[in-house]
Amino acid sequence: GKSHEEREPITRFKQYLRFNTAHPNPNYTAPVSFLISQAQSIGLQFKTLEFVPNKPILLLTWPGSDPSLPSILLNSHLDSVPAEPDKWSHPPFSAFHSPETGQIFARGSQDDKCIAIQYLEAIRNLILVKNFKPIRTVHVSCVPDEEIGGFDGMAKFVESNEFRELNVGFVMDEGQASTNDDFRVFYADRSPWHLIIRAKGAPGHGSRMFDNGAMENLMKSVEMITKFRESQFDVVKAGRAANSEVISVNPVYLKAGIPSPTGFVMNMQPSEAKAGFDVRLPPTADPDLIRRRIAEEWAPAIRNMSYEIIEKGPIRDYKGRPLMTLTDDSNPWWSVFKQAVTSAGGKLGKPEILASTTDARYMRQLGIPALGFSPMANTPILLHDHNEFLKDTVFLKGVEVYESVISSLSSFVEPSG
Ligand SMILES: CSCC[C@H](NC(C)=O)C(=O)O
Ligand SMILES: [Zn+2]
Ligand SMILES: [Zn+2]
Repeated sequence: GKSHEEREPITRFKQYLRFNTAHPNPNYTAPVSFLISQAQSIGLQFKTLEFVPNKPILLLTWPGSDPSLPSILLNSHLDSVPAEPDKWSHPPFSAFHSPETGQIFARGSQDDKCIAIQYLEAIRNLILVKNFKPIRTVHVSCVPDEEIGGFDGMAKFVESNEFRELNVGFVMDEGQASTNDDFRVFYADRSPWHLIIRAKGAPGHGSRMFDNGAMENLMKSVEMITKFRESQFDVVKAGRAANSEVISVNPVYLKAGIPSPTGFVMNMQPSEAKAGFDVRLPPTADPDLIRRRIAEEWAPAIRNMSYEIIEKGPIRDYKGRPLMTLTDDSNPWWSVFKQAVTSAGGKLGKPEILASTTDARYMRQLGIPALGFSPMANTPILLHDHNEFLKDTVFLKGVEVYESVISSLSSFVEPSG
């Protein structure tokens, strides 16, 4: 009977979760076709853009009554990180739905296929049930490759004429689950750097004692970097800053030694050694200060060291300002967003900086305000983890929240004067 049938939004969410969009070979074709069929059933306009072959960007459009006003963009990414099926209790692309708990297990259920379908379900209800007419145009973008930095996805999109023509005034992008009643909201990402430091030094017999060996030089630097890392982490441990508000410098590889068939030659001190670090700068950090520290302390030429900093994305917007969206009354979009969440019965926690990155940084780079938000309250944070799941009731509540958010944002007209 009817009472045993699941809600259609849940069916569509599960259908979307079943596309294997995991790296390194994400299937983009099938989910894009699926989303287009969804858009058609609601009556949205659609087009795909391909700036890099086989990396489509899907753009859906719901025209507003005043197309001269800046539009709203609701973004999500199509791709997922890989999953190790052996370590999951259900296959990661099966979207197993527990009848007892309502949990829907799938890679992407939190990160971030939930929001793509929630945007569409909210728009569906606004159009088909509430007969709502937006004043501002609402766009929905589904982009490839966010999980590998977005370089062939959102980074290309924001540079295009097609993007400029959208005249985007405000962006919603992904956030993260909250373990309590409050929804989390993110106003900035940290900017990632890859830092590689190299040491050279005199080689010699493994038994000799001498100064300025490559290993000694590298290890001195590693010690200094470790001290800096601890000083930042101490601030976090003392409760004076969140993890994402300090500079993190984490060692990710060490490479040295003379290879031999059985491992490494043990009686040779190598003439070269290097180490790689994942560095993350919060928007308030001064990149020039940390550059100077690297040049003078972490990899000084006087200790036979050199370094390479690879900036993996922007750190300032086109006017040289830190990449962050204001979350106070000076930003009218913030007030409208906050009010809309409240009127849907939701509560926002204190706005946060995200420890990692999302594609929102590329839109903030253009000076467009962007908030990271995935309405998942009372949910364990399982992005990139085994057994990622979202509860059906949490998903459906999120649809309601977006109905409120999308209707408020799209009917917001700045007071003239
Ligand atoms: C180095 S470019 C950024 C890529 C990646 N994004 C995510 C979502 O994990 C990161 O934050 O490391
Ligand atoms: Zn994500
Ligand atoms: Zn992710």
